[in-house]
Amino acid sequence: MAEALLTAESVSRVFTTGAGDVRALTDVSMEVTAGELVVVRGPSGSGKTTLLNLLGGLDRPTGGRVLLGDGRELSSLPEKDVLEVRRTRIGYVFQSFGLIPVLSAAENVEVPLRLLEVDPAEREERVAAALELVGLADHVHQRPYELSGGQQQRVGIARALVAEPEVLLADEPTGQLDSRTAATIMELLQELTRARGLAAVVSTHDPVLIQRADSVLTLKDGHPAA
Ligand SMILES: Nc1ncnc2c1ncn2[C@@H]1O[C@H](COP(=O)(O)OP(=O)(O)OP(=O)(O)O)[C@@H](O)[C@H]1O
Repeated sequence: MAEALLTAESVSRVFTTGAGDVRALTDVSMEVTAGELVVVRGPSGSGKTTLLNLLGGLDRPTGGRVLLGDGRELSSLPEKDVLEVRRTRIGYVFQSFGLIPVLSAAENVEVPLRLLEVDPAEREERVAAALELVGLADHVHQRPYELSGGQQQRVGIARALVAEPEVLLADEPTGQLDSRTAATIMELLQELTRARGLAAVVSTHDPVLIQRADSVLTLKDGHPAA
């Protein structure tokens, strides 16, 4: 059987607030292997973002654990190691694209490589390849406001993949797109997952997009549901 690149074992997340405890996620288990696209679905407030944040090392569970492909427990690594994992092994795609408005498409995609201190010649090559991969070779110099929503999300995907992560996490990546553009972005995510052997976890509300999934995790009130 294929090895999981990311595993959640019975993870729970309770937020403590002034108004009392919020059980955002309770006992959720899942895994994702290379080349597999897992869709997490569920209504608003069901815990999708909370789960993706735990899988991506952006937050820590209050119960259970998150394991990396090499067996390390992401959820209990020291913060500096989590940062290293986030920069090198995981690519993130956001609903609102998360692009820096004053930078061109190419400069946005370059940001993760600058953080990794990749030398300029190699950065240029890898940025061009990543933009080509998402079909934006002709738009490298445009700023986000000069691009359509679908093109902006393609830049977001190129940025997520430029450091060649093994895991791709996308939280409602099509949430701000019309249905036709959403379908093409989801198709692109599926193609890239297969072609590059990524372990991908994508959250969505949209039942149409679920057709692209290799497996589906449904959440309801923070619990796994049928
Ligand atoms: N930092 C926080 N503090 C307190 N409660 C939180 C926090 N983050 C999330 N929650 C609560 O946890 C529950 C799950 O939220 P989450 O954002 O994971 O849902 P979601 O399925 O991603 O929703 P949406 O589809 O609207 O983005 C909600 O009840 C939310 O209000």
